[in-house]
This record gives sequence, structure tokens and C-alpha cells, in this order.
Amino acid sequence: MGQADAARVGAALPKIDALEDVPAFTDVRPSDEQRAAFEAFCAAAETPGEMHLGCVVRLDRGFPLVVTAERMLRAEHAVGFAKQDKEKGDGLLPAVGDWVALRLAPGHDMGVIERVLPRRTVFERWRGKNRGERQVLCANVDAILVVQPLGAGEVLLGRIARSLVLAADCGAEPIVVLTKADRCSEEEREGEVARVRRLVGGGVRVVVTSSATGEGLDGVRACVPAGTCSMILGESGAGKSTLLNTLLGHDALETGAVRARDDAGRHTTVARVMVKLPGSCGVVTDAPGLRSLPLVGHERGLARAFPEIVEASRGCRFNDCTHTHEPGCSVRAAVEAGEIDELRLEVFKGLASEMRVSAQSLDPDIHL
Ligand SMILES: Nc1nc2c(ncn2[C@@H]2O[C@H](COP(=O)(O)OP(=O)(O)OP(=O)(O)O)[C@@H](O)[C@H]2O)c(=O)[nH]1
Ligand SMILES: [Zn+2]
Repeated sequence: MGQADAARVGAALPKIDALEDVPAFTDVRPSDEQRAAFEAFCAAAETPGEMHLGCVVRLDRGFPLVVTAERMLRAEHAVGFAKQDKEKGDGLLPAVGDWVALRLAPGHDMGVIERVLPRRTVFERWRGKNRGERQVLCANVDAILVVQPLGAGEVLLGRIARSLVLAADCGAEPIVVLTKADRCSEEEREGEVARVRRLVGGGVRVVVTSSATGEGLDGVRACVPAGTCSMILGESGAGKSTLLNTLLGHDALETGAVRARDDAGRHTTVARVMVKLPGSCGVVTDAPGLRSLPLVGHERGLARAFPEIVEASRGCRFNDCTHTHEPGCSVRAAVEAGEIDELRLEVFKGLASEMRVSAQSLDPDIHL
């Protein structure tokens, strides 16, 4: 996109001055490696004086908003991105949370993203089934807030486990946030929290919240300390936007509202935003309510989320043991001996079998 086109699209985007809760440069911290990569890039650049280190804090209709130490500005992608994009999918396009080398030519209002600096962590999801496309939802994320509502029947353990695997795979800390606590009885709530704790084990934090009563909000704040970036993940209606708005103290994000429709007539969120929580908290990225989070090649995440099962499976007689009916299954033996929780094994089996199926349907090229 040329500067003129970019300016035209830019004019349709929210006015920068009207944006609230946008993190400042000091709220989002580059790692030493990212700073070093930026300096190395500048040293080799033709116009090092025009280069700025920046963080992508919003994408409005795919259009990045970048904060640098001096200012906040809209940016477009350097021409080279279009080519990389075709060759390697959109994994290289800047995502929210990305640190970038931004060129700002004298007299221009719009920056040009010349390079996405190496990511510490990246939360991606697969889309397009076996076409092997990945979409980066957030880069450099420290924790994933896995949101599930209480008071709507049983909490979906499979959904939580799936999110745990994805978080573990990307190297971010998973934290379970159970919303809408005001919607259920004390008894129901205790039962659901116990099931969730049984699923996630002792190493994962579980916070119970209600945006209606204010319960648990400090617990969420404690999970997002200053200088860190968390991403909020949960299906549509889980209460993500309401939770964020309550933490922010005003209605910054649309809740339960009708959103723009995409080409297929589905509701979609047109903006992906990072917001700075008030006080000594860090930033949170709001991801759209995702319909599906397929597991494809997330073996590392599965092993991290279910270490005791993967460990025990090394003793199974068959390498491809599904721990269901095979003789010589160490995992089932460990369940019978009370060493592995049966609930965890049930959930694990569902996710592992999905991953086996998805691996078979994949285009082998995507492993390149
Ligand atoms: N009783 C109660 N209702 C809540 C609470 N939090 C959210 N809700 C309601 O749940 C509905 C969905 O909340 P949202 O915050 O829009 O859900 P979301 O996860 O952001 O959904 P998407 O924006 O579609 O991804 C709304 O009608 C909220 O008013 C809560 O703590 N208690
Ligand atoms: Zn087995």
C-alpha cells in the first residue's frame, strides 16, 4: 500500500487522540535481545536516523498502531512484507505485542514497519484446516488468561485444557479465570472450582471473578503485574470484555454487542487491542471470541500441560498407545495405582486423538 492509499484507509480508523487506555512505551518492555536486534538492524540501515524502536499496541482492520519512546502513530508495512507474506503465510506480519523497527521519514505522519524483531513468545492459532495457515493473535505474551463462565452448566474442561496446551506450547503461563461467579450458588461454585483444579493441577492459578460484584478482580490484577503482557482468551460471551471494562473502570470495549460482519456473515472483532490496566498493572490484549482453537502439532504443549501422562506413556508397550484398550499400557496402570488422575487422562486422550487426526490431514509442506 502506498502512502496515499494508506492515508485514505487511515482516515477511516479511530482517531488516535480519541483512543483510551493505550499502553505507553514504558508499559511494554522490549527484551535485551529485541533491543540488540533493533540496534543491529539500524546499524545496517540506509537511514538509521529515521529508525525508531516501537511496539504494535493495536490493529484496527489490520492497520497497526505503534508506540515509540516519543509518540504514538499509525504505520503501514514495508513493501517487502507483501512478498514475505506470500512465501511464508502471515506469521511474519506484525501482530499486537510485536516489537518492530519503524521508519519515520521527515514530514510523514505515518511510519513504515521495516522489520518485526524476534519474538520472545508467540500465540498463534491454526485456521483454514489443512491449508496450514497460522494467525498470530499476540506476540511477546507472558500469560494467557483462560476465561470460562460459571453459572452456565458445567465448566467446559476440554476447552480449558485445550487453552492450557496452547499456552504451554507458546511458553506463556496459563491462568484460569472463572467469570460470572454471581450467577451460581455457593455449592455449584465449589464443585466447579474443584473440578477445574483437579484438571489443571496445583501449578496453575485459578481465579474466580464476578464483574457484577467485583469479586476476584484484585486476583486478576495480581496476575498481570507491571511490565507484563497477558492475553485474554475465551469464547464469545464468556465475559472477557466485561471483565476488561470492569478492570479499566469504564466501557472501553464492546460487550455482547453486535459487531461488524465479515464476508461470510459472521460476527468478527475488527480491532485487536492492547490496553493498559490502571495502577501498577501491565497490559492485556483482547482477542476476539474464537470459534475454534484447533490443535495441530502442539505435542510440546501437550507434554508440558500433562507431564505425568507423557512421562508414564514412555513405559507403554506400543509407541502409539492410545491408553484406551492396549495391553501393557503404563498410563492406565498408573491410573489404577492412583498415580494419575483419571479426569486428566480422559481430557488428555481427547486432545491427543484430535492431534493425531489433524497431523494426518496436514500438508507435509507446512513443516518446512
Ligand atoms: N451476571 C454476570 N454477567 C456477566 C458477567 N460478566 C459478563 N456478563 C454478561 O455476559 C455477557 C457476555 O459478556 P461479554 O463481556 O460481552 O463477553 P465476551 O467474552 O467479551 O464476548 P465476545 O466479546 O463476544 O468475545 C454480557 O451480557 C455480560 O453482561 C458477570 O460477572 N456476571
Ligand atoms: Zn498406554
